[in-house]
Amino acid sequence: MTARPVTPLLDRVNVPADLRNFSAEQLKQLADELRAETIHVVSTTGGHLGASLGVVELTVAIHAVFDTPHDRLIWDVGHQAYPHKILTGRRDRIRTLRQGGGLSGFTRRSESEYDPFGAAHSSTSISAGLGMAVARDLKGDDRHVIAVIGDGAMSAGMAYEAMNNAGAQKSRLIVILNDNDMSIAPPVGALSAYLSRLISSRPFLSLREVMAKVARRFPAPLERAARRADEYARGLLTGGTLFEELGFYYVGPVDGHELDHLLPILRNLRDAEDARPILLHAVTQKGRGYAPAEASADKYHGVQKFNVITGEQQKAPPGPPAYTKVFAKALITEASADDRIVAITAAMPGGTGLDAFAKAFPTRCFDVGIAEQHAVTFAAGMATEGMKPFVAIYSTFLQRAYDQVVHDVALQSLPVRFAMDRAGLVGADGATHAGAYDIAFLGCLPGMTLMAAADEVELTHMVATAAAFDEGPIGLRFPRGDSTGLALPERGTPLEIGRGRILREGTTICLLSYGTRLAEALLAADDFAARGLSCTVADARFAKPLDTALIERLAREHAVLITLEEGAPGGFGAMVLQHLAKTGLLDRGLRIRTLCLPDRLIDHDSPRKQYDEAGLNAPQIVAAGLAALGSDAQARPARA
Ligand SMILES: Cc1ncc(C[n+]2csc(CCOP(=O)(O)OP(=O)(O)O)c2C)c(N)n1
Ligand SMILES: CC(=O)[C@@H](O)[C@H](O)COP(=O)(O)O
Ligand SMILES: [Mg+2]
Repeated sequence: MTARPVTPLLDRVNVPADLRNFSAEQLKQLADELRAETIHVVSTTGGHLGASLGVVELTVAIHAVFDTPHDRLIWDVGHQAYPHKILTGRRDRIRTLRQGGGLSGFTRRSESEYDPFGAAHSSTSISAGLGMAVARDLKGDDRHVIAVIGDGAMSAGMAYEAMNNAGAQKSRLIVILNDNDMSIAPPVGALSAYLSRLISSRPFLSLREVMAKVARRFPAPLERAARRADEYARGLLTGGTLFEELGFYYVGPVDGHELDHLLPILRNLRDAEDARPILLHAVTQKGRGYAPAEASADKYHGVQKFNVITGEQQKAPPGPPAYTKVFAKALITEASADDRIVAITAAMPGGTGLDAFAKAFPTRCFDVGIAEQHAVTFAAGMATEGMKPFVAIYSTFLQRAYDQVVHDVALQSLPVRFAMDRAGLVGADGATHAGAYDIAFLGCLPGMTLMAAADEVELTHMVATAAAFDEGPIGLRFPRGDSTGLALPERGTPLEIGRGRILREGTTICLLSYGTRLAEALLAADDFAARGLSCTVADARFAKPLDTALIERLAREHAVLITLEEGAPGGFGAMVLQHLAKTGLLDRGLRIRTLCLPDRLIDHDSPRKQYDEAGLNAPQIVAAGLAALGSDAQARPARA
């Protein structure tokens, strides 16, 4: 591990008030120290490095100029907030970032008064900021509200809904567009091209120009009307920026790493009395100041622990492929056999494995930007024309497109395939990224077919099943992380819809698993066997339609039935319970336990520990089984 950087100025800053009397030169040095500290921290914890390095100067400038936490500072996504955390009373815990019991990798209201709005899903900052600004106006407060949003996050519909409202609301709000020309992957779409054109057509404003522009913007009241007419005329003649057309006052582009510019500009914007939203367009570089991250912004978006000198990231020992890779390979195999298969990602080509699909089928892969709602309805449109769209999406991000799933897909019974990655608990990203709810929120939709892969072979079969299935929407879910090391078939075989399978036949306890808890169920079954308790292990494969014949048989033939799933209450277990209640099978003394995620948030930690906390690892499954059997279990200890 490299030595901690020397940080004499940073050592004097516990909270932002401590830096507000620093000179401009000192603030520059502070930024350098903050950058070095951020690099060192993330080299020991892993996390979102590139975005944080890109906002070091912005972070220093904002805290120097504004009176945080009285003034509200909102970071969109919050993955770039590590320097902000270091400056806002959390430096002593910063090396616990993203680890069990440690700081969150995102902004979080419960963590600090300097985080007025929690985030992790993108493009919420302008809406939240506008809400705070309007509340301020209603209450007659005097605070400033500043929202910092990236160019990637700016591609989402929510950002436009917010600007549309803000432009009409006439509430004082400062939006800083942190434009580093990167999302996780290179940004896509017309907006990204527009921002590039905007930057190249307007070289950075010099400080003099910025100050003149800002001064022009906020003239004495009597001059205002004339000035507005003048601006309006200029806009008509030269074409205003998109942001001006939406009612924002646009300032920029400015160099987002130049404190000599940022400080006076922010002071002027702070002191402006005009009640209209302002957009400051700051051009930054992702990974700024750390050569390996500058050279490879996508690979340094999120990193493992790394060697600061070489930039080399810690590699996991060679092992089985990640589920994501297995999914991508299976989809490519299916797509080779059927040219109606297309794939869609909302700005996550690497995370969903669609980067590999795009290489194989460049014209059949669509990265729509951070636009989950559009991704789903876009897929629905394709399905109406006989294409076979796979929306490859993290379970957590599908939440944003729920009405599109309901209204545009399910109600029209369109065969859109939802490949939900990161199902279940995801580790260091914590509760905001947990794929906890999809079983419940999709399970209640009429006509939906739902599968969960128990391992990578099953995943391959489920991709084939979804490719072959044309009767309506179908979803398959699989977790983050490495698969189990099974040999994969060349190509998956479509499964019979709504049919589960039995892996072990027993007589007393039945473990009915949906998804990758199956491995823990098998371990638990070994434990039961060692206690002389005969245990059946079944893989439901489908939550919808349920394999009712199998479930009814298991209910009849066992004293205890335990369902297992990596999802929130209201999911698979609830569906099984409901079916058994309906058929009267609960009236016969069956002891049923539905083990699922608890009805509370599980914080960031290793997935193993998270599942321990959730009570979903083998020892807890055994404990649940023994407790259900009660005296019938005769408290038999496991044989060593
Ligand atoms: C709704 C939603 N979709 C996808 C993501 C995954 N994601 C996190 S950061 C990011 C890129 C954001 O790009 P930008 O806003 O430009 O910030 P940068 O990382 O470049 O600083 C994406 C796609 C997310 N957090 N939220
Ligand atoms: C901030 C964000 O939403 C993504 O960067 C996310 O952290 C990626 O998660 P994975 O590491 O599981 O791809
Ligand atoms: Mg960006």
